[in-house]
Amino acid sequence: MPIILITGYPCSGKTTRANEIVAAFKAKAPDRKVHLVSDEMLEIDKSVYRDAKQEKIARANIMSAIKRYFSREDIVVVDGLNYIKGFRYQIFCEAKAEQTTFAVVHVGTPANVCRAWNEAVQKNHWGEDLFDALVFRYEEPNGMNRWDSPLYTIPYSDPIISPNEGIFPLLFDSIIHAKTKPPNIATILKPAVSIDYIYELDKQTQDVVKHILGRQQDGGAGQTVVVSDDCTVRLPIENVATAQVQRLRRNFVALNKVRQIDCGRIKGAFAEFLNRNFGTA
Ligand SMILES: Nc1ncnc2c1ncn2[C@@H]1O[C@H](COP(=O)(O)OP(=O)(O)OP(=O)(O)O)[C@@H](O)[C@H]1O
Repeated sequence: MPIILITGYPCSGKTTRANEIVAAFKAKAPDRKVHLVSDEMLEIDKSVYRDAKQEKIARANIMSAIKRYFSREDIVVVDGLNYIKGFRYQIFCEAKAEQTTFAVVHVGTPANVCRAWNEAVQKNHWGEDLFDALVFRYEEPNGMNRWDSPLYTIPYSDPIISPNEGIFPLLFDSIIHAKTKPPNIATILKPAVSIDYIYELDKQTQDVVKHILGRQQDGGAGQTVVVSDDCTVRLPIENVATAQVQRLRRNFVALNKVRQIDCGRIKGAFAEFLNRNFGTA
């Protein structure tokens, strides 16, 4: 019973990502059953997180629900805050005991974005005080810990999880191909990768893409786009399709999520990557 543990701040998009992961598994491995375990399904009210005793009971209910799906083949996606290290460790131990695979997916949405999304939720949102308390209590996963590994972080600005692109093929491999660790160390997120870094990676590469697309729109094919001192992109003679530029950006982000580069070098490294892919290096 491979287990995928989703974790993130309140209202960070965990359920949205959990549903995308379930859909991607169904698309890629239609013969496997995928079960979703969530607070909502177990009718765990948000108010339980105000009371340590009630919260403990809720965690026990989540654990029982996971165990209900024990089978060698079925995949269980555990959608919840899962913010306590000890609880993640407990679930990891269950996976170990069952000799099955395990992975943690961290929905890496910064707290201020979660807060804004929470304020926009009409029904069943987190009370402001509880939201702040949970963000404060949140124990961020650390891929160096066995129980948080392999760890995949999904930035909030990532597109819908697709079965064959970005992080999902790596997650799929570590879950389905019974690899307790992905084959290549470069595919595992380093623990030091923070939400801030991923945010920067995303923002700066988006900025470069914006410049490229803007220049192409102005008939700039074949020209050089100078985004900043160290970021010079040489465009091919033919316009590059927007989808292609975005695909390259996603590949670059996926690659550099796992091997952190200096934030001041992101644009330069992205330009080099694009020039190589455009054949204009
Ligand atoms: N990538 C996104 N971009 C914009 N809004 C989003 C995104 N992901 C989620 N949201 C919005 O944030 C709200 C919460 O989403 P979701 O239920 O997936 O989060 P959650 O982390 O599971 O929440 P909770 O902590 O309440 O269980 C929803 O209104 C959803 O539309």
